[in-house]
Amino acid sequence: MFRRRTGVPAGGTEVGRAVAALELDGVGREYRKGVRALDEVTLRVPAGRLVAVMGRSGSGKSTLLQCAAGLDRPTSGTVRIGGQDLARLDEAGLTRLRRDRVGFVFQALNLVPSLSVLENVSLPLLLAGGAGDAEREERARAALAAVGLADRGGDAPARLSGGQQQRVAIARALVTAPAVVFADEPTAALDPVTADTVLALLRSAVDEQRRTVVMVTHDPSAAQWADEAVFLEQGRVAGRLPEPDAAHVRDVLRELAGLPRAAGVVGGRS
Ligand SMILES: Nc1ncnc2c1ncn2[C@@H]1O[C@H](COP(=O)(O)OP(=O)(O)OP(=O)(O)O)[C@@H](O)[C@H]1O
Repeated sequence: MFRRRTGVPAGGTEVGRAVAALELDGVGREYRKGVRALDEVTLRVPAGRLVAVMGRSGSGKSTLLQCAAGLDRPTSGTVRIGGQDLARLDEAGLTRLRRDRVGFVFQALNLVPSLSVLENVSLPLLLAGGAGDAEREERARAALAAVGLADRGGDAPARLSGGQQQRVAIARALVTAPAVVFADEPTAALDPVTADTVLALLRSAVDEQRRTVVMVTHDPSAAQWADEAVFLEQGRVAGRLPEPDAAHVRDVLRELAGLPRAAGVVGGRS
């Protein structure tokens, strides 16, 4: 059972001029002339929110994540993280931004096998520089404790289960206190119970540390942990569902597949 969302209600921080954690404005990505993986995507994610990005295979979810995280450059439109326009950064600046202000949790775990669990978690702090050995270790230990793995710091990642490794990946993504954490199918390889523990960790990072998480998922149960589900279809935002529940999410996905329209989808465009 998923824990009740306690994040800011939809639109709750939209007032005034508060800088959004993530802002996409008319973002397009054309891989080949005339073939748009993303088409005029506009999305504003205030701090302290968990957003699920959903849609059929090929609808543009990964492309959106790559462009939003500064891993790929859009061919049109603007992406801002914490108010910083990514297009104004050169490659070195983008690398710094990804290192210092963005966290990643990917399905392919990307833990470094030759490093211990604790070393994996402290790696982003080492790369960022600035923190001494003792501070790095203290912060990495705190991040590991927050995901319930305080006693596994000395292990090699391979000695942990898939779910435990994903929790290490979450600790590593959060250790630098990033503006936005991008998660690409973070629970795809996990059983439902383990998936829930991983999603609960992302949820508590949002609720308790006011982190912002943008998560791509195919799974309606995973989307239940989000404050909002954003649906893509052919590279466009085809609908948005605040406080998504699994049954309603399934309805919207069916509708996008050409089956009868579900009620309650707001902000859609055809
Ligand atoms: N490097 C690339 N070169 C050319 N076309 C690409 C490239 N990457 C993605 N595409 C195309 O862009 C569109 C969107 O792809 P994307 O991977 O973003 O979809 P997705 O929603 O993440 O799909 P899935 O759920 O299957 O991972 C697809 O039509 C895909 O074929």
